Amino acid sequence: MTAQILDGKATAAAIKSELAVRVAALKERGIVPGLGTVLVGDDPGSRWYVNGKHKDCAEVGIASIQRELPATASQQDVEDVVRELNADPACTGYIVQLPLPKGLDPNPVLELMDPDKDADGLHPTSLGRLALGIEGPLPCTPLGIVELLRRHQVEINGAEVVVLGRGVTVGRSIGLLLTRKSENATVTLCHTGTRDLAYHLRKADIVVAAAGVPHLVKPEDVKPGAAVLDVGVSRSEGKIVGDVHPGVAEVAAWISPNPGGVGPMTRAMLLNNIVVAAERRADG
Ligand SMILES: Nc1nc2c(c(=O)[nH]1)N[C@@H](CN(C=O)c1ccc(C(=O)N[C@@H](CCC(=O)O)C(=O)O)cc1)CN2
Repeated sequence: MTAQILDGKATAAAIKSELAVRVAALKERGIVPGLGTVLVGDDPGSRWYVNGKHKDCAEVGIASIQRELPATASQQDVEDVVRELNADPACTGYIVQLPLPKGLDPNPVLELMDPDKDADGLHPTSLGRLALGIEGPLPCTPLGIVELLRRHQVEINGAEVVVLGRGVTVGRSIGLLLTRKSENATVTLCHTGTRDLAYHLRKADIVVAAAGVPHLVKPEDVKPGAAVLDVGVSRSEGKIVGDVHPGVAEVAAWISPNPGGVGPMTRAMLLNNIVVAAERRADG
């Protein structure tokens, strides 16, 4: 039997409709939520993602603040824009699109952000809050994955989850999210130093593949009935190639398409973080 689809596109559309109602309610109280983005350089993928974020904002009624810098921008230039957005009252929250061009260090930039305006949940304070179980903005892709599973009634409680990849936007933080009492999963983080990847994959009820290695997850390594989320983005002849081999759809019970799975959920969760921040501020 072929796996059922974890439809990120449709789920994100439903979430956006829900958020539009909450944005309208905020506006009735005189509050217009605003998302800022900082795009440095001319990577076409990053530009596409940032444009998508502003298109989403327009759809739900969130105001857009766009800041762009050339690939030649210095660390100081980027940090100046961050200071400007920290001080801008129209900006409820903002993101710095990652990765930054070579030669720029993202960590001091993230650290300089006002944690109360961290729309991505990637500020050290936000990640620290997540580790400590204190409320705060959550990283968009991990949150999107949890929401995608929940909305398709895939059991997370007690599940063995195997995550591939230790990048900060997904791999590093998703374990913190999934091992909270409310999610209650057991998480194994695999990476390039993992000796026997197949051993770990074979016992996973849920696989989150975010390694950026085309077709790393093979059908023979997936437990029948597992839920497999493909977060990897590699490109070949202009097309996305995910981390999950297409044959996995014949073994898994659930699979997220790529494109159309986790990506749209990442975008929806960014809007969610902005709306939550605006509501929190409005309620004091
Ligand atoms: N500051 C951040 N930088 C990056 C993040 C992030 O969460 N915060 N995540 C990724 C990029 N990303 C959002 O920024 C992102 C990736 C993919 C998608 C998406 O909708 N993808 C489409 C396919 C698009 C295509 O054809 O290329 C899909 O999956 O359907 C949205 C956002 C790294 N940087």
